[in-house]
Amino acid sequence: MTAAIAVRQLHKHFGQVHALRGVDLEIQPGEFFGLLGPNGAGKSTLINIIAGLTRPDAGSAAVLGHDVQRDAVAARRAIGVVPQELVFDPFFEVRDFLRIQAGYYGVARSNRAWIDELLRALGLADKAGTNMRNLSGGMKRRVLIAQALVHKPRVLVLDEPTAGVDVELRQTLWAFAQRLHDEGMTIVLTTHYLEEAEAMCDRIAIMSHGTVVALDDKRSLLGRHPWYQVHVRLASEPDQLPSEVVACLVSREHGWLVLRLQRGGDDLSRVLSALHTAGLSVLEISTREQTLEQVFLELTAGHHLPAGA
Ligand SMILES: Nc1ncnc2c1ncn2[C@@H]1O[C@H](COP(=O)(O)OP(=O)(O)OP(=O)(O)O)[C@@H](O)[C@H]1O
Repeated sequence: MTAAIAVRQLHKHFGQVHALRGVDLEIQPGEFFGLLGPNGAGKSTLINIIAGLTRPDAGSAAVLGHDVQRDAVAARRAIGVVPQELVFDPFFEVRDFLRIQAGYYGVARSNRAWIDELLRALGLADKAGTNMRNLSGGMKRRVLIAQALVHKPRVLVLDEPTAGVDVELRQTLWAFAQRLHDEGMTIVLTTHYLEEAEAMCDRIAIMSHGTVVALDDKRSLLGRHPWYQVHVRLASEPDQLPSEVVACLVSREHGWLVLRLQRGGDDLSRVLSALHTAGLSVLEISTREQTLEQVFLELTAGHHLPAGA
């Protein structure tokens, strides 16, 4: 099967900055794929190369078998990219803007019904005759999503599509992305909102300092972590905790002890019997599976998430 996206040994420098250091990645048709990484990891550079907007220094990238440099027109037809930045031409009305975009791909006439469907699905129907410069930021973002889809690409890349957008647009976007995915479209999502990647993506790559540091399906990535958390509530606030408990204590939160225990070991029974021996009775106990955020932070240690993400 031809990969939706195949990237081999990509390198890219910007002056002294080695932004991509030999990236290899293969995304299969129909996947909902998450590309994560802290600021500056190289995600946008990788996407720009795949979209044919930036030339790599070395290596290759192909979309559905079309090399982005040697077979650029076919590669561009196969992919739609929703960029991070709100870049648009302010002089057109929304529907005309989308028709002109479709014209660049030579599909202006045949795609009129599809453009109307995009306007409806993205909540833009009543803005079709509005001039682009008079739209709110959220509405402009919707138009950029429609723009990426005017030529019905088989691969859609969403580069931080929900950064700074309101809840309504997020929901519209996720419902629409899910529908496109159900219809067979390959979707690549970059996001700083790890809960979004956890909810939407089947497979996830984590980038750090220009390389892919983890690439796995979501379940394996979450299960890979050897630790899990247990929250324990005691009947009374103790003066002193047994040393077995102190050894795995992460924090104390509103009367709960937060403990970090090793998966598959006997940590939990040792903690419980130490509490029992010390005469401390346990009122409640709950376990927390670890989140993608914890895996992410561990894999990109020293390279942090932006504030607020
Ligand atoms: N046009 C450019 N000129 C110079 N340096 C650049 C350029 N584009 C990217 N870089 C540098 O390359 C590195 C990777 O940047 P890139 O934008 O690909 O990261 P990112 O993972 O997309 O980050 P973010 O999450 O902030 O979007 C960074 O050090 C960045 O400063």
